[in-house]
Amino acid sequence: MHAPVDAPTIAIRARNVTLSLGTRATPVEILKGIDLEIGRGESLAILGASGSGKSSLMAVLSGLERASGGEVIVAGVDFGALDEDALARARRGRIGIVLQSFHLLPTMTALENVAVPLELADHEDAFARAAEELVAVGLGHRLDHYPAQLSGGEQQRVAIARAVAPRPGIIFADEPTGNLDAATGATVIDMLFARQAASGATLVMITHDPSLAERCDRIVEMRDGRIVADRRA
Ligand SMILES: Nc1ncnc2c1ncn2[C@@H]1O[C@H](COP(=O)(O)OP(=O)(O)OP(=O)(O)O)[C@@H](O)[C@H]1O
Repeated sequence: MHAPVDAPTIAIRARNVTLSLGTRATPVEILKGIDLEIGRGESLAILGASGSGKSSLMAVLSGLERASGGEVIVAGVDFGALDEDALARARRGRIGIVLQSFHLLPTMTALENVAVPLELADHEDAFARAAEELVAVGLGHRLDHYPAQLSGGEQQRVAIARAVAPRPGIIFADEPTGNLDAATGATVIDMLFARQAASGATLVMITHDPSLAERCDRIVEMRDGRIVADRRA
């Protein structure tokens, strides 16, 4: 076990984080020294042009990708100090992720998509909790539908229920409305903010949409692998 090394008010701390991908002969510097502190319960939007490094930053902060340099501390745990197994354990239950393209399992119903990961994480009341989460995103009448029988907005609401169900302290969302029309996207985002507010989780959301970013507490803007602006919304 690693003792918490941060004040309990900080959810994520990144210090001089770099990410270098590509080959050894031709490395590509993707993140070029990111310093960022995100408070517990805060909602943060990451804005920036395509290729500026938003998804890469999210991958590093969520432990999907290892930083090449610097320090990433999430919920008091130093990700750089963990081996693969310990990192996977540290992420489980602490971090929920919502992606642009839903990523539901097609052979499972909405209920199973939310409940099965809970069961795998040994939650006793997995199906009851999954049903509650689906009701909370307005899908109580769609529990037994398969993803192909759901609209895009409904699928994303299932994905939100799945991300939130383990009660993670941090929710990452990468362009959560990117595949939805404006009206559907607005409903989905309302659900996401409502679930965040109900759980007190920290929300980190990548978006191209400035009006969506304004709904977060804080906006950081990336350009060419760096944070070039950081302000309250
Ligand atoms: N595995 C990789 N090897 C080399 N370069 C990569 C790799 N993955 C991403 N990149 C490059 O890193 C840069 C940042 O990519 P990233 O996906 O983080 O940007 P983004 O801001 O999220 O873009 P978008 O808004 O288009 O999703 C891009 O120039 C991309 O081409």
